[in-house]
Amino acid sequence: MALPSLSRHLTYGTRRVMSTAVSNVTTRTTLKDFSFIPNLFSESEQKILISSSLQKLDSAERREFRRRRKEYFKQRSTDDASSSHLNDLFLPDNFYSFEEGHYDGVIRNYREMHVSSWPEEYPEMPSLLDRLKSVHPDEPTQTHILHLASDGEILPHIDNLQASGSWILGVSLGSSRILRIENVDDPTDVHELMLPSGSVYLQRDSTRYSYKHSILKGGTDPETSGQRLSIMIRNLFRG
Ligand SMILES: O=C(O)CCC(=O)C(=O)O
Ligand SMILES: [Fe+2]
Repeated sequence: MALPSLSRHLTYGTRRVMSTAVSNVTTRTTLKDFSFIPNLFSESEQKILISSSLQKLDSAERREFRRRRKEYFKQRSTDDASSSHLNDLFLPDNFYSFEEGHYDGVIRNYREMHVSSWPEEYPEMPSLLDRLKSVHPDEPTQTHILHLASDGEILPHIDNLQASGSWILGVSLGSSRILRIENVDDPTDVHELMLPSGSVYLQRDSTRYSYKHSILKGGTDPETSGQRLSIMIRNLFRG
């Protein structure tokens, strides 16, 4: 697998506009306690992950939104995941009830939920998720899905220390976004990584506790301007 050998360490002084642009961000990083696999899932596998995550989120929404989506699919007459482009699995933003702000103000324009079971319509899900076990330590986990609107973003933060354990795994799906990781004690120690659909990252120990992470707003090009889903898996807090 050929990977660009660039590695960027940006300083605050040279910080660019905070949004995702494909051309100038690496897909590789030298960050310690951090792993990145740019293509763990094939396109057909990504479609299954997206469809089943959307179904999960959709089922928790108000009937009004479910009815609107049904009408849309009828008109489009194609809700067949296997024949559509990845991004066609997402409806336009106004068909989802995205929330504007998180209680702690970190996430903008998103839907999210905790997941303990997946829809039976996608029997492949358990084996796809099993693949993640080769990336993270073998420990009990909790899973959560997060759907960002086209203009959604996640501001710099450290995940709540008591809500989960020492590592955080993220599967990125849909539109590409930049993950930005910045050392809380050294503003020159900043890493930016493009997260394409089907990629997986793991932040653990020093990166989980001593760096803030954020997901930048999308750009204007087709690769980065759409909606993004992430499946987040964390180990449990052990006190
Ligand atoms: O979507 C992501 O990759 C990161 C999500 C995140 O930072 C969070 O849920 O705390
Ligand atoms: Fe986070």
